[in-house]
Amino acid sequence: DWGYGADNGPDTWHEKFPIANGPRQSPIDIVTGEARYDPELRPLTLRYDPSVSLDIINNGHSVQVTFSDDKDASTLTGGPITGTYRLKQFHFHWGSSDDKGSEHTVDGKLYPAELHLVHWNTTYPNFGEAASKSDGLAVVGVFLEIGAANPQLQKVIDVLDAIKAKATQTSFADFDPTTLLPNTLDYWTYDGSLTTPPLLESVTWIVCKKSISASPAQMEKFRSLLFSVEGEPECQMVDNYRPPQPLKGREVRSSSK
Ligand SMILES: NS(=O)(=O)c1ccc(O)c(NC(=O)NCCCCO)c1
Ligand SMILES: [Zn+2]
Repeated sequence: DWGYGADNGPDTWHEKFPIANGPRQSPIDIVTGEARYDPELRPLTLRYDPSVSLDIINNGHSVQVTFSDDKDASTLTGGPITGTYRLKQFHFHWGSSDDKGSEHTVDGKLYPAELHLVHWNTTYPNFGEAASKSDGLAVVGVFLEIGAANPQLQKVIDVLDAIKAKATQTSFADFDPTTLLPNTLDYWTYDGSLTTPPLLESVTWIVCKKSISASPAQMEKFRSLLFSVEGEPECQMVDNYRPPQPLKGREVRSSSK
């Protein structure tokens, strides 16, 4: 199965998922000087209802908080998208040290981690159907920077001991992902893909310009998770990020000057 190791990592994914070399792959390096300010881009509207947060899972690739998405309870509207997209899950990517870990980079700068809030277009019946459409998904990316401990992030970190190994999960109710967003929602946007197999080219990426903080100790807690299942030799869950992919002529737009 695919992963982030030498034998199953990003450089091998094209063998089973040839779209890995497609025209709109993610992540990318965001060259800020080449992003075009588009005055027609609207502000992001994120309306999240904490009562629909369900559980938190170690799926062997990341730690993921899932939401009940059978109603328009937690939605993304505005920004570069038309219509209403429903929040399905959020997860993180991080490094083995603070000098790497994000998937998107900004003028070549890597951040220690990146949060992805995954939404699907409600013109389609469900996430799976939406994931195969060119306008099916919208993912909001937020960079984590090393700084003060983040009390909201701590709520996620406090349960990581319960989901140390792959394929473990625990309930995670009443969590409001709004608390993980930066206080200003200026963003860059471009057409891209899932950053893990099946690498489907169905994502409108919305990458926030402002980051949120995480302390060194909080980052170490993410690094205590495992790619491996209980009872197997322990394999630390670190460096679960795909490096930037070729832009192939795509435009990156900016919501602010
Ligand atoms: N990183 S991303 O672009 O925001 C992203 C958003 C939503 C996704 O569904 C995936 N990929 C995915 O689910 N792959 C199937 C097996 C994973 C283990 O469950 C990646
Ligand atoms: Zn992701």
